[in-house]
Amino acid sequence: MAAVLELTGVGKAFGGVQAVRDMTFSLQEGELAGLIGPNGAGKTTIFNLITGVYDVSDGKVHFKGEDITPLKTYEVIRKGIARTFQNLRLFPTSSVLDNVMTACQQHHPYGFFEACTHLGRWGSREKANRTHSMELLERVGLADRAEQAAGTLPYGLQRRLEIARALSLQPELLLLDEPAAGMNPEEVEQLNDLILGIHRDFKLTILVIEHHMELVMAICPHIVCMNFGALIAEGGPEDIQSHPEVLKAYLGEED
Ligand SMILES: Nc1ncnc2c1ncn2[C@@H]1O[C@H](COP(=O)(O)OP(=O)(O)OP(=O)(O)O)[C@@H](O)[C@H]1O
Repeated sequence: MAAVLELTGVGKAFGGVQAVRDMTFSLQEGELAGLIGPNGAGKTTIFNLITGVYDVSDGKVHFKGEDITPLKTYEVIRKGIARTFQNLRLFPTSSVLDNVMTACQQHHPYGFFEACTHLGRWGSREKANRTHSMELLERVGLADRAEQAAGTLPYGLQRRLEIARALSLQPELLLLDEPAAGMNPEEVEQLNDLILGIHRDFKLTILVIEHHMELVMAICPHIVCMNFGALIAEGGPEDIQSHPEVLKAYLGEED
């Protein structure tokens, strides 16, 4: 199997704060992996480094064998990497459908003239975008909410909408940043099923940051654990749950 994502010695300093240091790990094609660690461990920074939101201070990021370290965010998206955000980034007053269609349009743009005049590629692309967006809403269980303003959806459904938006970019690698944040146990269980279903149906590689350990342990055969910016353990759920460094990171120093 080929490595889809490969981080080699990746580091990031913000002034005097070394947020990430010497992170090396890789994901094979089709993996569903978890990235865990206590608050402030550097998990979201890893996503921001992969997606070009932050410049990498040290090391390299490769995607499907290509060095994407210097790429800007829009270039990384075009390569086939999409993400969701810990703090939702929806357009709250736009409809659920428009939120997905806007992301689709960014990926398959038509010119300004075509958009103003509704000529050229506009009509066919708009129709295809609408159909594709509705299919994605169906897939995440939001088709019946398509016309509702995104900001009026319950929190758990807004997180599902973010996933639909990321999928509309037709990624090969999907990065999910705390998709279960703010969800109740029943919603977390439904999210488990959704992530597993998406992983299977879209043949994606997925890396998920999550504080809900039961979610990560239930769905991720490969888990990367970090603390204070560095990798402290990597392996399957059983290895991670019993790893002394992981226990120390989560439970503190007491014996
Ligand atoms: N833009 C920034 N400027 C300065 N420091 C930053 C910046 N982004 C992150 N940091 C610092 O980097 C460290 C890692 O933060 P990060 O958000 O990546 O952690 P995290 O593991 O995602 O935490 P959480 O689980 O609480 O979301 C923290 O000390 C944070 O304060």
